Amino acid sequence: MSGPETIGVVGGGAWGTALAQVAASAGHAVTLWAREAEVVAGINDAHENAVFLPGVALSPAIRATQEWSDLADARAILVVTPAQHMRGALANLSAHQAPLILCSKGIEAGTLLPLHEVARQAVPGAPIAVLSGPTFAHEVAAGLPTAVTLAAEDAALAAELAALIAQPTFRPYASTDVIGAEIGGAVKNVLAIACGVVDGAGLGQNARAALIARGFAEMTRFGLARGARAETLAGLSGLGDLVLTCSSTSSRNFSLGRGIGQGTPAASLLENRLTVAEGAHTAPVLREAAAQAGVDMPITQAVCRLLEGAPVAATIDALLSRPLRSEA
Ligand SMILES: NC(=O)C1=CN([C@@H]2O[C@H](COP(=O)(O)OP(=O)(O)OC[C@H]3O[C@@H](n4cnc5c(N)ncnc54)[C@H](O)[C@@H]3O)[C@@H](O)[C@H]2O)C=CC1
Ligand SMILES: O=C(CO)COP(=O)(O)O
Repeated sequence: MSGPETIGVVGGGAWGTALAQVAASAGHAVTLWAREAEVVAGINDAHENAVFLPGVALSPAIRATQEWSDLADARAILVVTPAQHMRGALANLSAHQAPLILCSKGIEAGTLLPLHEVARQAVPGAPIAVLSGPTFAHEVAAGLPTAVTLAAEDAALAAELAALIAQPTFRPYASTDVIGAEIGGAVKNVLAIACGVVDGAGLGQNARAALIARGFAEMTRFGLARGARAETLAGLSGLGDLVLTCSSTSSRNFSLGRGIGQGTPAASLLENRLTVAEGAHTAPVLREAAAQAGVDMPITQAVCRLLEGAPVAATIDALLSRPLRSEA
């Protein structure tokens, strides 16, 4: 199972490109579907994705395409579109039966569905897995040590897919908690925006640590209400990714929050973005999903208000002046 196979990748952003590099390093031929013609040309002609992952020399085993039919013989397909575009992309693969490994982080707007349920509806014949964890694309592409959760309901499939893409510096840990792996990755992006705001507004490192801890409590309440396991939320795809994303300007979500905290209106930071800050899309969806599940998520609500243009100081004051409560 870990011998050479053709691996498909859908999405030629930074993360899809870095994962293509991982699969190529594992000895596989890789077919990467990208939306932008210049990304396809750059990968095939210069072995570089100068648009989304500049400066990384890509393996010649990665072939980019804009033809969906080129994914027909893939042994497994890594799906790495922005979350809100996953259903549209998967409509082009509706008859596929090869396993889909979902690597995006978010919750679908409108339906409030986690992405594995979106994929199940869009590609009914394909087994579904989720790959999530603390993974800045540029570090993975540089071959720096990284560990992820790889979850599928079928434990044997999770183990098989983990073996298919594993590298000494890219260690997937198999799990059967699909919803748990997804919720950590979706929620931490919203909390990373909040941590960026704290940093940008100069509120100090005590405040950031408090936000990470209370944010994790928020993630756990929501996750448990949606059927996640506590140990998954405390693992790589939950707490691990939360800590990474809440502590570095390498995070697009943290940087977005930092800009808001420094006083730049969210709307202007989000206008004409080339790269995706998923937390900005997830926040209002998460607020709605939490309300539906009867879960209190005050940090998520505050991030939503900031994204809607509320003043930073007043939003922080409102968060800090809530009635005192017990920690548990
Ligand atoms: N970059 C990273 O370090 C990591 C990203 N992810 C997740 O991977 C997913 C993809 O993110 P990145 O690869 O970083 O993207 P990116 O920010 O590098 O690139 C933007 C991507 O969005 C696509 N896109 C833009 N408009 C679109 C449209 N209208 N329809 C379909 N696609 C469109 C572009 O083709 C491109 O692939 C996100 O859910 C992100 O949270 C997960 C782990 C790490
Ligand atoms: O998901 C990520 C790291 O695990 C990437 O974080 P950002 O999308 O905030 O850059």
